[in-house]
Amino acid sequence: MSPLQPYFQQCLFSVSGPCPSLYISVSKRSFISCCSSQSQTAVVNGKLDSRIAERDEIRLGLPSKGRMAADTLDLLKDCQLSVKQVNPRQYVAQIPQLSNLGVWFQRPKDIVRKLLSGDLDLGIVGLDTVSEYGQGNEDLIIVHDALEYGDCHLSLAIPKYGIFENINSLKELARMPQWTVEKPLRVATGFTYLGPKFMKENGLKHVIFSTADGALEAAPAMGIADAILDLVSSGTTLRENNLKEIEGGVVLESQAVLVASRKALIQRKGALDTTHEILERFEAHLRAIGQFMVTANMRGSSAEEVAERILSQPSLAGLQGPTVSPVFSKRDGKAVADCYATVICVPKKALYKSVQQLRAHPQPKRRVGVNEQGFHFCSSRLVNLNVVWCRLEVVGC
Ligand SMILES: Nc1ncnc2c1ncn2[C@@H]1O[C@H](COP(=O)(O)OP(=O)(O)OP(=O)(O)O)[C@@H](O)[C@H]1O
Ligand SMILES: O=P(O)(O)OC[C@H]1O[C@H](OP(=O)(O)OP(=O)(O)O)[C@H](O)[C@@H]1O
Ligand SMILES: [Mg+2]
Repeated sequence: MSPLQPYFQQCLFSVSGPCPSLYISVSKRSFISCCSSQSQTAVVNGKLDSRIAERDEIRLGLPSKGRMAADTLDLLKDCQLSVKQVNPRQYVAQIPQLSNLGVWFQRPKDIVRKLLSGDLDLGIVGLDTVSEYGQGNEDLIIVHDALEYGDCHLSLAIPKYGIFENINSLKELARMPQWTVEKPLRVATGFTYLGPKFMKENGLKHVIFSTADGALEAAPAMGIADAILDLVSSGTTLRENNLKEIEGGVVLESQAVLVASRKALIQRKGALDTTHEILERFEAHLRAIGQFMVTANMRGSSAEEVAERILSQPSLAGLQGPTVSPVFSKRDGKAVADCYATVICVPKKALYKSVQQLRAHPQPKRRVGVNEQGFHFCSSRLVNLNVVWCRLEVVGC
């Protein structure tokens, strides 16, 4: 029996009558079959049965090119997961820190398709791509839904001019008398799954979609479409083509996500642990972005007294910490703690204010014999698991 046989049976079963030259699309598996009474040919994207492919390697799919590619490598690098790619045209690579993982560079939509077919176990792509090509398949699990790059939204846009001049919402668009069975609203999009689904969910009945690979914003001016459904980030392309977004017209907010095959996580040895490790590194890095550690050497009679002074400051009290540890110096031949290193964690936007507040902090009366010391500040951006210190400013010390 040919390995394709189960699929042919499934396809033939699902249509009635003879099929002299028949195309059947099983969309979730991106499977196209063409058969005739004389010959059988098939184009199959991925595996042919539901068992998980036998291999020791866990496979991570990364965008091979396009706007997600460089940012994805940057994120991994920031998480100390450096992808060793010999040259940009080589589609397989390794991450030395994850010995059982192989990296495969693929186009974003193919990453999703290959997750579904079992040829990849993990992938990083935009949520829009997962939603469009995953089509709600329950095998896809979003492991991390906000990797904080690739931000954009999928949105319906219409011309600013002509019959649309006073149309500013999806409801108004739906109510326009122009759209009938004979003359539906024509929408150009690359999102042929999400587009019709969105229109149906929003009660727009008379809609027809056309598709193209790019430069969709030209379609209304060319007379090919009335509206477009495409990704928007800066909004420049819409503006430059005299198009506008409308209220209620956003289909999806998107950014880069880490997505996994549920089957692989459950069945493939080591997949769950590796995913966990990647996830933890991402989390550590993303949480640390924008967080600064501020160290101030402060005078005080004890660590508790210094901590109480810091915590008594309302705007510092909400911050994490402080960690207070004694700083020793030699006095009369003895090691004496005469100031305390105080560490607090502050969000980037509060950094300047926090440093100002620490500087303005009332100092206890200096004791005789104590060195003349003021504050000593450092600030560090918490870069993932490693803390890289950089000195912000030094006052005194
Ligand atoms: N302004 C934008 N336009 C398109 N994609 C964007 C934008 N901003 C962020 N993105 C993200 O980048 C992804 C597109 O990347 P890229 O262009 O490499 O994809 P692609 O699948 O190779 O596209 P194509 O097949 O059209 O060449 C989108 O899926 C989306 O998640
Ligand atoms: O809101 P903006 O920042 O202007 O970005 C949106 C545009 O970017 C993408 O196109 P892309 O640059 O990939 O070109 P294409 O349409 O030819 O694929 C997208 O399809 C929009 O056209
Ligand atoms: Mg475009």
